[in-house]
Amino acid sequence: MNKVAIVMGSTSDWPTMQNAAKMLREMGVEFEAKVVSAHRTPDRLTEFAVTAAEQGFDVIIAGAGGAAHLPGMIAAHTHLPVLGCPVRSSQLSGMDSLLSIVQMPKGVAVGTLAIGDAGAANAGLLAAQIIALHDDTVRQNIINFRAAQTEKVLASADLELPE
Ligand SMILES: Nc1c(C(=O)O)ncn1[C@@H]1O[C@H](COP(=O)(O)O)[C@@H](O)[C@H]1O
Repeated sequence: MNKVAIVMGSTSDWPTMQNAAKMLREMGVEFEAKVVSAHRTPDRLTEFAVTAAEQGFDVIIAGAGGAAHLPGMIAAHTHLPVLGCPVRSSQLSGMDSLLSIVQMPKGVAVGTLAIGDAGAANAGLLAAQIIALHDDTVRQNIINFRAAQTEKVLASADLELPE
């Protein structure tokens, strides 16, 4: 069974990162979620990232806020694809998180998603799309999800201006 790791710098990131977990569950992808911090638990980060492939993970979703070094440091230790989620910060609304994650040096890649809940949900979707390359059930779940989403938009009523 293919599985995805969701790691985040703090439990305070979980309300955002839950959106990735919910999307993976909807797509039928197994996942594990845990707190790993480059700053506060550097040894745990190294151990997790170095052993992630042998633990059976195929994709890593890493979310952090502020000085968000977590996704890049994980990518430095593994060949697995890393999807970075900038969590909205209290001081700079997540611009700091975004810029910390997105501007990786050439040769070490992090796929950066949008700030906040929608970005985290899309990280889950993108991870599922990677898994779907080799998993027919997940592929069909994604196709069904996208078709239902399109149907819902097409079925929405015309917009009226209130009196
Ligand atoms: N950016 C990082 C890292 C890291 O990059 O390793 N570790 C924790 N943090 C971030 O600090 C913020 C505040 O954390 P607290 O709420 O625990 O004070 C969180 O958004 C977390 O991701």
